[in-house]
Amino acid sequence: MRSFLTPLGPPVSRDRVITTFPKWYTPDACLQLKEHFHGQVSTACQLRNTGTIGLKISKVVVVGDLYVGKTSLIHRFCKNVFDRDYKATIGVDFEIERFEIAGIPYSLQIWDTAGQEKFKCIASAYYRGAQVIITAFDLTDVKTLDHTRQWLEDALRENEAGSCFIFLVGTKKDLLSGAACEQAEAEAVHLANEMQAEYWSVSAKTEGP
Ligand SMILES: Nc1nc2c(ncn2[C@@H]2O[C@H](COP(=O)(O)OP(=O)(O)OP(=O)(O)O)[C@@H](O)[C@H]2O)c(=O)[nH]1
Repeated sequence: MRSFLTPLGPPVSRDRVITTFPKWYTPDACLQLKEHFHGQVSTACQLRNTGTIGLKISKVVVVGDLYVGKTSLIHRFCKNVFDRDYKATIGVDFEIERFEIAGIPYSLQIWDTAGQEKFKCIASAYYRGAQVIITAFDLTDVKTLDHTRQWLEDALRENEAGSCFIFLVGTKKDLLSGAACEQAEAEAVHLANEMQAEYWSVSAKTEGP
């Protein structure tokens, strides 16, 4: 992952301080314990004095058809709010979400791109340098799933091969249940395997995945 240094801001909020990991993470998986982790940062973390060292930042771009719920997803994640009114994204927008992981300051720079065709050339100018690509589709609208192939291809074209983590995210899960939901998720999982993406079904309207 690429990173660059920026000054630290105010303390991160409590729910963004991650000190324990799910069981599949072992201490060995913590970057600051690895030899190639920058010596200055390791030392600063041991001293709990990261103020002058800076932050690790990863760029996330969220792409997908108009109206699938990209902005809603980001607003739920960053602000824990949901707005039922549709306001089209004009070009791009972004949020910074700050974390502390095992004592290391870390930020996600999340780029919300417009799904409308007329803004595509503006939005695509921001694909470059992404470490994470989230391709979103509406679980209730199968053609938006078909279009994720093209969105991903466009985003990958601007980035080095193999340099991005890829997620496929089905939105508006609250609007679907039973067999229809299972069918949509099965198709999505199939495509996610093809894309080598991790799949998630989510609702921005209800809290939690
Ligand atoms: N029921 C429900 N509605 C949702 C959900 N997510 C988004 N919506 C609604 O879907 C509409 C479109 O959501 P947006 O987040 O603006 O969609 P977008 O993909 O950012 O759209 P563009 O900016 O045009 O690309 C809005 O009216 C949202 O309220 C969800 O999880 N459940």
